[in-house]
Order: sequence, then C-alpha cells, then structure tokens
Amino acid sequence: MPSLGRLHLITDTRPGRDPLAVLRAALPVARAELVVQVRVEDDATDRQAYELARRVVALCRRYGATCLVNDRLHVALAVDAAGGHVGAEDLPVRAARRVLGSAAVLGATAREPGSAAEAVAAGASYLGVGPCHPTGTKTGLPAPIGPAGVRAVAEAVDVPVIAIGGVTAASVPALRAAGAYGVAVVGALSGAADPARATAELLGALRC
Ligand SMILES: Cc1ncc(COP(=O)(O)OP(=O)(O)O)c(N)n1
Ligand SMILES: Cc1nc(C(=O)O)sc1CCOP(=O)(O)O
Ligand SMILES: [Mg+2]
Repeated sequence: MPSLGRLHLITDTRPGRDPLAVLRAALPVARAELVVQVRVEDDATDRQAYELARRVVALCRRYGATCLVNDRLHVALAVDAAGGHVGAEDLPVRAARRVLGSAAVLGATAREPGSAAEAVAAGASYLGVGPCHPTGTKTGLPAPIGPAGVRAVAEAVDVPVIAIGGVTAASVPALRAAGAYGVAVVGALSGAADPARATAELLGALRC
C-alpha cells in the first residue's frame, strides 16, 4: 500500500459550494500528497454521491492522489476508490474492513485512546482524530480536544493520526508536534479565497 498522503481534503457539498473547483485548484499543488475524502450531506442520494465520487476518482488519478469515500462504502467500491472512512454511526470498523478488503485504506474516527486502539485492532489503517478546534462545518460534535487530545491518541496507536476539526495552516505545527501525521480540512480549503495558495500553505506547514 503506498504511504498515506498528509493533507486530506474533505469535499464540501453544502449549498453554494463547488467541491470540484476546490479540488481542481488543490490537485496540481498537492498531487500525491493529497487524499480526497468524498463526503456528501446525509440527505444526498447514493446516485449523487456516486456521481461526485467517480469524478473525484478520475481527477485524483491524473495526479497520483488518493480518493476515499466517507460512510458509503458501496460507493467506494463502485467507483474503485482506494478506500473509505467510517465513524460511530457507520458500519463498525471490522465490518467495513470486510466490505473493502484487506488492501484498502480504511479510516476510522476516534476521539480518545481507548476507542482508537479498538479501531486499529479491528482493521483501521489510519485514524481521524478530533475535533481539534471549534468548527462551524459540522454540528453535534463534542468539545474540542486540542493538541493534547491528539497526543493522547497518537501515543496509543501505531497508525497515522489525521487531525480534524477547525484545522488551519496556523494550527498545523502544534498538531504535528502532538503526533499528528497529517490533517483533514473542509473550510480551510473550501472557504479559501485562493484554494491553490491555501493548499500550498497547508503543505508547507505539514512539511516542517
Ligand atoms: C479524517 C476524518 N476524520 C473524522 C471524520 C468524521 O467521520 P464521522 O465521525 O463518521 O462523521 P461524518 O464525517 O460521517 O459526518 C471524517 N469524515 N474524516
Ligand atoms: C466532518 C468533520 N468531522 C469532524 C470530527 O471531529 O469528527 S470535524 C469535521 C468538519 C471539519 O471541517 P473543518 O475543517 O471546516 O473544521
Ligand atoms: Mg461517518
């Protein structure tokens, strides 16, 4: 399995957003360092998720980037994505691993060391850990865990930890120092005036 990219761009499909335009800006800058996670709103149809995911897979292939699909693993399989990401309300990690197969990239959300270790034992190949900081992108999240929470998880597992939630280029150094392998962002790229430049800034911070 190729090494996991450190910058994870999660698609923003809220009204008024253009996830493919953001991706077209980020890909030439980040290339194989980019992991794109196709995430759609809960009320999106499978057909909508499939149409977005197949476009993302095609774009990622041109640049050696990796495409994962959030939640909907049948869509991941249908578009030949590299894998998927699951959380507490999705298929259990062990079941997700059965669906995707042993070679797939499988991310799992973990917010503390105990569930993190369980997810790895069940087959997760990386962990999404957060929310690190306050975020307006997703509601219903627990309180931010900060770099200290990331450190607690990173010290408990031997798979890459991807920090998520309110991450900006400015917050990357503290998260990396806490043991994060990489970061996942929505707003830092989707909301950027210049997504290509924002990609370069995030990558610059990740490479330090
Ligand atoms: C990298 C990464 N980390 C965490 C999540 C959150 O997944 P989940 O808890 O299943 O919530 P939804 O994204 O499905 O709303 C993620 N998607 N990616
Ligand atoms: C989808 C998601 N999951 C989170 C978690 O902590 O599980 S935080 C989050 C949203 C991340 O968006 P932004 O980069 O704009 O803060
Ligand atoms: Mg989920």
